[in-house]
Amino acid sequence: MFDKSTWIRLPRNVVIGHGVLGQTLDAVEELHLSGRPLVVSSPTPHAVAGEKVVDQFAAAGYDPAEIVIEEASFDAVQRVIAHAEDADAGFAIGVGGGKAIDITKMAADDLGLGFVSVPTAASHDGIVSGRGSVPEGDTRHSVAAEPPLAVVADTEILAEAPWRLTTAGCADIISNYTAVRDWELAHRLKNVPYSEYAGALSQMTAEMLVENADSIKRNLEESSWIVVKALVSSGVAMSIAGSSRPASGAEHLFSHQLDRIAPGAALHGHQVGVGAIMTEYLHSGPNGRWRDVRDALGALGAPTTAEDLGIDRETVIEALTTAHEIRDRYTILGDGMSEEAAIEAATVTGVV
Ligand SMILES: NC(=O)C1=CN([C@@H]2O[C@H](COP(=O)(O)OP(=O)(O)OC[C@H]3O[C@@H](n4cnc5c(N)ncnc54)[C@H](OP(=O)(O)O)[C@@H]3O)[C@@H](O)[C@H]2O)C=CC1
Ligand SMILES: O=C(CO)COP(=O)(O)O
Ligand SMILES: [Zn+2]
Repeated sequence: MFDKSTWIRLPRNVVIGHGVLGQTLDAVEELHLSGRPLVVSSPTPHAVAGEKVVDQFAAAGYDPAEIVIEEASFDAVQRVIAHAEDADAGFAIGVGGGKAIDITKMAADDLGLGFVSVPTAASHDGIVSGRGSVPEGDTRHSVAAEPPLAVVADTEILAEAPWRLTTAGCADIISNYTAVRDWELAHRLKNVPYSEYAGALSQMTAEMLVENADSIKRNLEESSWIVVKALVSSGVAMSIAGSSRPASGAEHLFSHQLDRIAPGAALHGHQVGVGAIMTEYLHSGPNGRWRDVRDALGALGAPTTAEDLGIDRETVIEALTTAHEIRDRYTILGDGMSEEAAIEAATVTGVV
């Protein structure tokens, strides 16, 4: 008997373009959500876009509630849940970078509320995904969460955000190359379920971004357009897979470990990019494609070395040798790298 089944949850409205923040109300009203909106953001996104979203809903007679969170943590999720309950919110709108969007989607999931994603930076591919990523103690959880019913990505806002946030988004996408390699490896070695569609979409997204690298330039709004479309596509790949596997392999384990041992050193996307140079080296050897990964990152202005990330050699080696411990996800790191091998990989690739 054929007994396979899958349930792919995708957004219904994806609105991308210049000035579309002003259409947030329309994008939401199309969804037939009811009740009071809760607008969740972090400090800068609140000033850049959150207040405008609140004003838009207030002008339409909605009486929006709002909350500003400072960090990505389970405590922040609980604060948003409590605030939503007190305010008797009917749906949640996450306005910000990865932090605000992840927290909102997890709180909305817990409360069974509809969730709308309004990115203020093209810095990460959680814009569309049905995953939330939160550190806790020595580990990091990638949990299934409410995917957005609608995404409103205003390229004018994204283009005005600091350029480093856009290069972080590019690097998060480029890391899909190694993430898919790790996923295929885990499938072959550990029988981890693999989706051809999700793998192909994730890889193609990275290829298209690299092919369009010449059009990705500072002060050019078209750059935000190209990058945010790739981020949406990568998020869709995660939704098809039902896990972050198409976009998160050993390079992400390296970055998550850096978040623990060198908190706040660099942006998520920049860390996974540098991680991808080294894990590509581990996959394909000294004459493999790690130079292509490095050159693609370099051409886009993303970090390619530990110095660019603002971390020292010892931190890189510690993160590499302990990254496999962060979660139960089989990758090219296997059951851990020796210190000698980590030094070799980081040195040959010029990361240290
Ligand atoms: N769920 C998923 O599938 C994924 C989740 N992630 C998660 O997302 C997070 C990384 O996302 P990232 O966006 O880098 O992190 P943040 O949300 O922390 O944003 C990075 C910085 O950019 C600032 N910022 C955001 N928008 C603007 C703007 N328009 N102008 C000026 N500054 C702005 C933020 O300000 P402020 O400090 O005021 O907030 C913050 O300082 C990580 O926690 C990562 O794990 C990443 C990829 C996928
Ligand atoms: O960052 C992500 C994909 O780019 C999410 O992956 P994680 O599941 O590793 O948090
Ligand atoms: Zn990522």
